[in-house]
Amino acid sequence: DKKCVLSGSWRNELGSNMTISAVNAEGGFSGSYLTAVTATNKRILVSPLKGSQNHKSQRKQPTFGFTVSWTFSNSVTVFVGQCFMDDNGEEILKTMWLLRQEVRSPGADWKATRVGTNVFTRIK
Ligand SMILES: O=C(CCCC[C@@H]1SC[C@@H]2NC(=O)N[C@@H]21)NCCc1cc([N+](=O)[O-])ccc1O
Repeated sequence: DKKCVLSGSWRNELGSNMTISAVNAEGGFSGSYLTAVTATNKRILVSPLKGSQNHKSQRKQPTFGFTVSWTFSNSVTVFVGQCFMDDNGEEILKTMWLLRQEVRSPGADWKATRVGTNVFTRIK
């Protein structure tokens, strides 16, 4: 039955949008991410993403990971998740993320990482 494919455009429950390129033979992909929210007072800009998924040919609902290197703030987010087909045959990406912000010293390292979840649905 139908496979869940990562390439294309996705939106999450925060209103962020991401576009993922074609997935290459090794499962590698790249794309861009436009977050709807930020923890800084900086102006939000499109940011690049790079990731990989389990070998695309073998998997119907592949697991994946990708990193967004934020162009407008000294921080990075890694997302991990899985691409599912939901009950009405729609694709959904269930993810968890870690957001690491730059801090000034090792003493501040304890407060530098946030964690959360995001669910993405395909933008038709
Ligand atoms: O905001 C960002 C980048 C955008 C993150 C968007 C997240 S990624 C997970 C979730 N999903 C999604 O779509 N959007 C959100 N970095 C700020 C980190 C930071 C905070 C502080 N501070 O709080 O003081 C100071 C300096 C800093 O660099």
